[in-house]
Amino acid sequence: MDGRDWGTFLLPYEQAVEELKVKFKTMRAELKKREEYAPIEFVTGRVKKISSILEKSRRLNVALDDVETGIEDIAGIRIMCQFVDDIRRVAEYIRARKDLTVLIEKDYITNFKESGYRSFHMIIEYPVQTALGQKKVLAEIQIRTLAMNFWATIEHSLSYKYRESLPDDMRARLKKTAEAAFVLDNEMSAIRLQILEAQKAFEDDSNIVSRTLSIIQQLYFYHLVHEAIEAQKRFNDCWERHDMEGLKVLLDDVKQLLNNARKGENPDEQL
Ligand SMILES: Nc1nc2c(ncn2[C@@H]2O[C@H](COP(=O)(O)OP(=O)(O)OP(=O)(O)O)[C@@H](O)[C@H]2O)c(=O)[nH]1
Ligand SMILES: Nc1ncnc2c1ncn2[C@@H]1O[C@H](COP(=O)(O)OP(=O)(O)OP(=O)(O)O)[C@@H](O)[C@H]1O
Repeated sequence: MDGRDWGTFLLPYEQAVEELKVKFKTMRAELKKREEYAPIEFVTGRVKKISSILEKSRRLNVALDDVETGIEDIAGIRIMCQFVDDIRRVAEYIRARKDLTVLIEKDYITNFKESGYRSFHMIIEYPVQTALGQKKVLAEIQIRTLAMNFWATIEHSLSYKYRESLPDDMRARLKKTAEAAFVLDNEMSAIRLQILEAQKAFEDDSNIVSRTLSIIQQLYFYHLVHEAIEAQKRFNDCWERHDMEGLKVLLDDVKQLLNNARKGENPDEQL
């Protein structure tokens, strides 16, 4: 092993992972606001452990001086999606970005691996601004569905435990579970519209609840104490009866009350 200072060597990779995680989480939040649906469910990232870099460099026959170019996943990001179609959309968004360059794409969804592994990979070049200037690092972005992730996580643990000696029957059973995950993804895609509608209805309902409660609070600031107490009673009543239609009417009523209270004070602040 060489005498390199691994802590310093890994610094730009750590920075790249932190920045990319923030960027993809922000992309999720932005798309959710703009389009009400984000193709990204959640994002994780990690810097490869030194032991894993050493093991991979030996396996791939990469000299330690060449790990920066010879090992593409020292910085790794993983983006989880609900549906297979979302993966293509996320890949499109990544290709369009100006803050990174996509070098290689590996489509293990169309061409899944012998193990049963499915995911879409992108190897990117990402410029990190360090105290010593700009440094471009390679990073791997794995994009997969929740089902693909579930399978790969379990399979990774088993492969790590058994290494080359994973018993044949276990290997065969894992392949079968990969097929089950594939069927699950297809089934979910088939009822995608219904799932999205249900998720939207849930979000709409929770927005109505939070907006109503927030406006009731604001009524107190305008000394509409009696109205606020009445509205709270109506809220409790609707909530007990799971009456979303009643809550929508209540929201309109409290908005009206607040608008009236604000009238004259600041006409721009009408709800
Ligand atoms: N769980 C699981 N993960 C896999 C499998 N194949 C690839 N991966 C993941 O995908 C990454 C990149 O795989 P490849 O595209 O094959 O890259 P590679 O550098 O040519 O080969 P690896 O030695 O597998 O890293 C791996 O580091 C794993 O995180 C698999 O069969 N099972
Ligand atoms: N791109 C990635 N983004 C987020 N997590 C990852 C990524 N790649 C691997 N991981 C996770 O990091 C942990 C350590 O994996 P490690 O880097 O040692 O192996 P690997 O990438 O799966 O395989 P290999 O050594 O063959 O590249 C595992 O939990 C793995 O699932």
